[in-house]
Amino acid sequence: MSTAPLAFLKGHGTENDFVIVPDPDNAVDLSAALVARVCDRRAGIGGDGVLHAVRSAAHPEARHMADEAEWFMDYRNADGSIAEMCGNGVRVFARYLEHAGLVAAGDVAVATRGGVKRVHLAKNGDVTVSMGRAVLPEAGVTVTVEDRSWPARNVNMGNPHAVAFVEDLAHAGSLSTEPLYAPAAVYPDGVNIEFVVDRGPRHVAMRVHERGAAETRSCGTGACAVAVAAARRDGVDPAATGTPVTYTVDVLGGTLVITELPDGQIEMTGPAVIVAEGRIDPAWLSETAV
Ligand SMILES: N[C@@H](CCC[C@H](N)C(=O)O)C(=O)O
Repeated sequence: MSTAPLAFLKGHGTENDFVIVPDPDNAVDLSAALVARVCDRRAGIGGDGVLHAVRSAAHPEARHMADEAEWFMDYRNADGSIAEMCGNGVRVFARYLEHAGLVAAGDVAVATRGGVKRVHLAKNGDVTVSMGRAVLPEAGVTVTVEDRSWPARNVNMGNPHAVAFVEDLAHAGSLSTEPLYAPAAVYPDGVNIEFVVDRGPRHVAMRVHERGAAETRSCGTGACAVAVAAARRDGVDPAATGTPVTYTVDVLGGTLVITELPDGQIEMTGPAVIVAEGRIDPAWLSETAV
C-alpha cells in the first residue's frame, strides 16, 4: 500500500452516498478491505459504495469500451464487493467528471460493468441516465420479514433485484439484516430487495436492502426495477402500446423519475451532488495494509 495521501470526493444522488476515488491510471490498490474501511460511517469517511474513477483504457474490464467512453466507473459496494451497475452512482460519477473538468457539461458517456451508459447533465441540476433495458426472468422468489411473506418479481437491471409489493413500508422492518428469500438459487450472486407501496397513479414509494450495503436511502437500479415491475403489475407495457410510461418513485432520500420507452430503454432522472473533496491520511491508509 502506497503511503501517499489518497484524494477523494464525497457525493450523493437522492442520499445514496458515495466516496469517489479519482485514479486515472488505475494505480490505487483498492482492496475490498480498504473499500470497507473507507465506507465505514464511524471509522472511515462513510458511504454506500465507492466510485473508483479510472480511464477506461487503463482498466482491464473497461478497455474494450475506451473508444466510446473515456472514463470507467469501477463500482464497489460498501462491504468491498463488486457490483455490475449502480444507477445513482453513474449519475454522481457524471457529476464528478463535470465538476473536475474532465468532460464538457451536457452529455457524457460512462463505461460500467453493465456497458456504456449515456448521461445528460441538465442546467437545473437534474441528471438523466439511459439505463438500458430491464430483463424480467420468469423465476421469482418469496421474500420474508418476520412473520410476513410476499411474492417478489425478478427484475435484472444489469444487477439483480427482487421487487415485493407490500401494504406498508414499515412491514420491511429495520432492514438491518438481509430479508430472507427463497428459493435462494434464483439469485446465485445475491440480490437487492425492494419493498414497494402505492402512492397514487403511476406513483410509488420504496425501501431497499442493497446487496453489499444493507438499507440505503435510495437505489437507482432498484427504482428502475420497481417502475418496470409496477408497470407490468398495472398491465402497462410501452412495447405493446408504443407509448412511453413514466413512474415517480419516492425513496427515503428524495424522488426519482423513471420513464420506460417503447423500445424498452429506461431513463432515470434525479439530482446528483458533489459535497466535499479531501485527502485520506496516509497513516490511516497504511493501517489497511497490515
Ligand atoms: N445503489 C445502487 C446499486 C449499487 C449496487 C448494488 N448494491 C448491487 O450489489 O447490485 C444504485 O443506485 O443502483
